[in-house]
Amino acid sequence: MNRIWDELVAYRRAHEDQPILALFDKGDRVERFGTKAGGLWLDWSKTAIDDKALELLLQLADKGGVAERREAMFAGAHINETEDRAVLHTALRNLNDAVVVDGVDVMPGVRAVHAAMSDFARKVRDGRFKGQGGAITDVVNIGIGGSDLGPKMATLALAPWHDGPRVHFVSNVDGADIADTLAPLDPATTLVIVASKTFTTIETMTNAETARRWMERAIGAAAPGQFAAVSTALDKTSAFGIDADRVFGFADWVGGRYSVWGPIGLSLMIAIGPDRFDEFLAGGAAMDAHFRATPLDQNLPVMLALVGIWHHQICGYATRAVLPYDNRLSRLPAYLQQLEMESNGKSVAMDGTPLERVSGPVVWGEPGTNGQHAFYQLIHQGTAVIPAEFMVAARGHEPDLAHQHMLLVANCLAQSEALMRGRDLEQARALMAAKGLTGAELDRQARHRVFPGNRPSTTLLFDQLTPRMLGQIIALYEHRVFVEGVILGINSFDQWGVELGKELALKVEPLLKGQDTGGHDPSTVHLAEMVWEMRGAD
Ligand SMILES: O=P(O)(O)OC[C@H]1O[C@H](O)[C@H](O)[C@@H](O)[C@@H]1O
Repeated sequence: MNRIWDELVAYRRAHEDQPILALFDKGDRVERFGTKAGGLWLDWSKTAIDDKALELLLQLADKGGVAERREAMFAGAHINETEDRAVLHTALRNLNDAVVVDGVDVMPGVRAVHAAMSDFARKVRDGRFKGQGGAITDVVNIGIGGSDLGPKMATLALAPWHDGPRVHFVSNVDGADIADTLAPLDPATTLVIVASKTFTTIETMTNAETARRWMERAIGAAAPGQFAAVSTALDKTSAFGIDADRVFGFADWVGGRYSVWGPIGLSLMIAIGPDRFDEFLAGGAAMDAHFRATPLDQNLPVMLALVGIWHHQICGYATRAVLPYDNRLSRLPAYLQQLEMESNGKSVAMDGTPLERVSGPVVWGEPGTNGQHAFYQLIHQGTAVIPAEFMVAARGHEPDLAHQHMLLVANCLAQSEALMRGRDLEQARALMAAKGLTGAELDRQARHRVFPGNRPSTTLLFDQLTPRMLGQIIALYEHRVFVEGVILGINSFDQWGVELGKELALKVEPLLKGQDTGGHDPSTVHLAEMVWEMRGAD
């Protein structure tokens, strides 16, 4: 492996000045440096990857054991070694095949929970399940991290199919979140879903208690009847007072950030209905089948991962912008931040030794075209190179507004072209001359209008954002993260780094009440004292 890494780095260094545009001189680049699967087309031709770089990247995937590890994951092996768990979110979206974990077929259990949540979702949607005030008008999902980002992102994305009750999401421990969410709602027609894999997360449990008090004030002892729970910790859900018939469980081999496909997706299922939810699952399953059976060089998640490795580990670009040209994918960057940064933001390899390469990049982004009028300036003319990941659907959902959709697509394609082409000094000078400038002023103004170009991007193009397509896209990104993790030798399925914040918050809380329990640095003690003073007597 080290030889391949070294060769890649040396090759990149030797070809750093090669313009991406020149790579198109070989006529068939567009076909060969693109990958398709299930109605998705990933164009990665606007990157500096050429034949030699591709050959070396594919060797990384091959020698890095991607194919073996992939099979181990699907087969239910304990590939999450630090938690000694299988990794089987894929089992939630392929309800037909048997999946054996530790000698037991887990699928009868998965199917039973899927049937129960579908049944419950139908009853909520058609009014057979009622609140004290009648049919449910509003659903509040209380969860955080993976128990929030997935269903929230997908509910927004699939708004054209949202024909169930209104769905709201509360995640932040900041009381403003739940206060603003509950304020306009009628507790007598609201269903609260407490979504937490562990059922111990402080934000979620605090908000759940707040919601329970809010509902009790309105409907008294009937309040628990309007709560449902989604968790792996069934003992804790019953201690909270939620009836077993409204508790939907899942196993520890579903990671939080991979959990939207199962009961954590209940709020989404209520919004769009079980049939559309099953189409979402079918999309994920189709991407699984592609990922599992397709040779590495034509494999969509593998190629997306290799482009990612090329940009971050080989070229050294620190961040990656995810730029969906789809307003309904506005929460996708946040969703991918958890998926990618919590999975591959690690410093040690699976065996505990320090990583030999940098781990995952910072992932960030906003939908286009909004970002164009904000941060694209830096992507075009800043000194840091930021690989951009564009995505866009050929068709929108508003037939009357097809002309707006065409404008959206045109902007997306234009941005990737402009990033690659840039504008050199001669062109900038010609522009200024056409405006009538001359001499030193022409020179000065022209320099500000130069775009370096040669900035890499990928474009993920698909027909339309349907439930099935969203399922394919999310599974594509999950497997991309997996492949990158395998090549880097990372365990992508634990998240020990999150634990520290949880522990420290508990230790700092007493400081805010004026009790110094010791062990804090002077800055933290001082800030806490100031909070204590500013709060006054309340
Ligand atoms: O679903 P929960 O157990 O409440 O966990 C919610 C989230 O919090 C944790 O801190 C983890 O970092 C996330 O991976 C998880 O999704």
